[in-house]
This record gives sequence, C-alpha cells and structure tokens, in this order.
Amino acid sequence: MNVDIGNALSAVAAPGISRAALERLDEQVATAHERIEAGMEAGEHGYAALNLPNRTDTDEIRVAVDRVTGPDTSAVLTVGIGGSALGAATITDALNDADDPEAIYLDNVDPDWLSATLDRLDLETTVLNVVSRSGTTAETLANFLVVRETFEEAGVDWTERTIVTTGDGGPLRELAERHNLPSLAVPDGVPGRFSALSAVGLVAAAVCGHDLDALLRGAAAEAETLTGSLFECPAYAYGATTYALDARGARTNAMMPYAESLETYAEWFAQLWAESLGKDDLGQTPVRALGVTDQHSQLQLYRAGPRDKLVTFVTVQETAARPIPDTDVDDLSYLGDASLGDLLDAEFEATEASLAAAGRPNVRIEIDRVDEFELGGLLYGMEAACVLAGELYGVNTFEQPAVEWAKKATRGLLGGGEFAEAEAVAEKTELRVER
Ligand SMILES: O=P(O)(O)OC[C@H]1O[C@H](O)[C@H](O)[C@@H](O)[C@@H]1O
Repeated sequence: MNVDIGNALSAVAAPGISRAALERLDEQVATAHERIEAGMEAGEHGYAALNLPNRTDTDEIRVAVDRVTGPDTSAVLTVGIGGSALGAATITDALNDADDPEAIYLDNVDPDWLSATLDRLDLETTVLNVVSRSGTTAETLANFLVVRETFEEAGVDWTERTIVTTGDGGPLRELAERHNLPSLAVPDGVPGRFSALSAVGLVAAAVCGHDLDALLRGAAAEAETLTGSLFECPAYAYGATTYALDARGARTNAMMPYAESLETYAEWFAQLWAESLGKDDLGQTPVRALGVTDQHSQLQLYRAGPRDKLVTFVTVQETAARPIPDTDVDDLSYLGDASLGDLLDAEFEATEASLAAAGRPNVRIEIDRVDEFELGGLLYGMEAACVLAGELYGVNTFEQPAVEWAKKATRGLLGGGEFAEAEAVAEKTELRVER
C-alpha cells in the first residue's frame, strides 16, 4: 500500500501537523520501531502477530479445510465474534464473487436474524467454521450450540462438516477432540484482532477457494517496508500521522474505503483501532464510512462540522471495466464518455479535494486492486500502523480489559457465577419518559 499524508499537513489542514513536527516525531518512530522489532524477534505477546506472514502454515489450513469441503460446498458459516470473525469476513467480503461458496458470519446473538439465516441455508452443503481464541466466549458458544442442534434436527451430521479454530485448551478444544473434528490452533501471542493472517482469518477464505499464499506474500511484502522512519514506511506514516492528528484534536478517524468490497474492512479496522488504542483515557474513535455512499450522508459533517476528525480514504487503482451507456438526454451526455470506475475516481478526488479546500485533514491509502496480495498488504499495514500508534501513545496495545466488565456482568446475569459487575446492573439510575 502507499500512503499520502499531504492533506494532514498544517499547511493544508487544521488540525494538521507541520513538517518540522513530523521530523521530530520521526525520532520517536525510530525508537518505537526498535521496540517493535525486538518484540517481533522475541515473539512477544502481540508483537508476534507481525510475524504471521512468515509463520502461518497454509498447507495445514488447506488439509484441515479439505476434510470438510467438497465440490458441492455452497456456504461457509463462521461462528465467531470480534477478532474471531472480522478478519475472515474482511477477506471473504473483499474477494468473494458469485461463483464462490457464500461466506456468512454469525457474530450476533439476535435470535430473529440467526433463525432467518439458518432457515435459508442448505445445511447438507454448508461448512461450519467455529472460531474462538479463548474457546469460552458466550455468544460464540451459544450460537454454536444452536447451530449444532439445527443441523441435528435437519438430520445432517454436523461432525462431518465442522472445523474448529481455537486455543490450546478450553471447552471448544475439548469438543473438537471429543468429536475428532479437524482443528487448527490460534497461534501463540496473537490477539484476536491481529489474527486475520492466521487460521482464524484464513479458514473461510480457504473454503471459498482464495489464494492464501498470495495473501501472506502481500503481507510479507508490507513487512519488508518496516523501517525506523515514517518517511520510508507507509504503515508507520499512517500510524504516526493518526497519532499526531489525534493529539492535535482529530479525535475521530473516519475510515472511508472507496470500494463496496472493502466495507467490512472498515469494520475490522474499527475493532483494531478501538480495542488496541482505547485505554488510559487515550485513543482515537474509529468510525465507519463508505465511498461514494457516505458522500451523500456523512460528508456534510466531515467538511463543515467540528474540526475533530481525520478522514482516511482507501482507494483502489484498478477496478472492473463498466462503461456508462450513452444517452440522448443532453444533461447526462457527459456520463456516456465515462465508466463507473471513472465516476468513482472522480468522486473520490473531488471529495478529497473538498475536504482539503475546507482545511479538513485527510489521508489517502492506495492499493492497486482488490486481490489477495494487495489485501494481505493492507491488513498487515494497518496492524503495523496500529502497533506503532500504540507505542507512541504508550498504551498496552494488545489487551482489552475494559471489554471484560460487561462480559462478567452478562455472565452473572445469566447465573454463570457470582460477579459484582452483575449487581451494578440492578443499580442503574433511571429517569424514564414513557409514552
Ligand atoms: O476469540 P474469542 O476468544 O472468542 O474472542 C472474541 C472477541 O471477544 C472479546 O470480547 C474481545 O474483546 C475481542 O478482542 C475478541 O476478539
């Protein structure tokens, strides 16, 4: 990926960062890079994720996936949540076309939606992909039990079509062993939101027939760019700029890919940014947007609202050829000389320029096309950017203790143990206005 931070400079935007401040920040980037490199070399928790391009065994994934797939596979139903769903969903949503098995993600426990999803599937030809690093996440385990029962009620042997990815121990590992299910390991030292380039993110892609090695090659190429200077490393340029802009008031980061197929990528990015950097009263709020769609809904705010945002565009250089047909309506004739891709590009450039003209900071991330190689590079690049930003903020990038509170409260409410957090739920302050 390439990154252009020109529109985040203070010569263009407010908030913005001056060239001189960037040069000073680069000294911190050099120190942070040394820390990151040392962490990678030692395989330390979290930093180990940046080694995945050279560590993930794609043969092992394919062998396991071959045990549950066949020529008639019509769908892969992934049961997982957060880091155990969003990386895989980003990959299959970006790469799947109409001929591939459908990739569906049960990452919510809304019973209406779950029932409707299961009702429309042909379970005989559906692969069930259960993913949980801890093997204990209530939503994932509950959904799995419901799906398993649905298979049984339909007379379909779920054990023949279920693949599990989980940690070394825990209930899910036990279950996989008891039923002799093909299973893969979540690699040591890799937090869920950094696991897209491991079995966690790659099983569904393998079922859909995507080139796992190309994904890893793209990531490895991005890894090669990690150096001690933000001026030489696109990922660090992005991580350092977002950090600097946040410190100068851009408290929100709107991730806005100009590709429908990358809409889920913005969701993945939101988890990466929020869970990794949101601690100690620090962190930049990620929001999800989509070009061109959100030009017609959110852009007004981004250009004329509070000066507390950075907009990150992701643009794709090569898109499918789709000419716009000629028309004899005079006012529309200009469209006939263009393609939908030309229109998309023009809309992106116009939006980028409109923000810059209003002095609103924005950053452009470019990828050549939406394919395995480029996507691997984008995912890796954003992870490295996030790790660098975490070093600059001085937070523990790889933990998410704040998420645990509500997990304990939920468990307590359901009678899964004694948790003080559950008692706090009953103490809610009310000021109700009823109809
Ligand atoms: O993979 P699991 O252990 O099931 O965890 C799934 C998700 O749940 C948690 O609540 C964490 O906040 C996420 O970081 C994690 O990715």
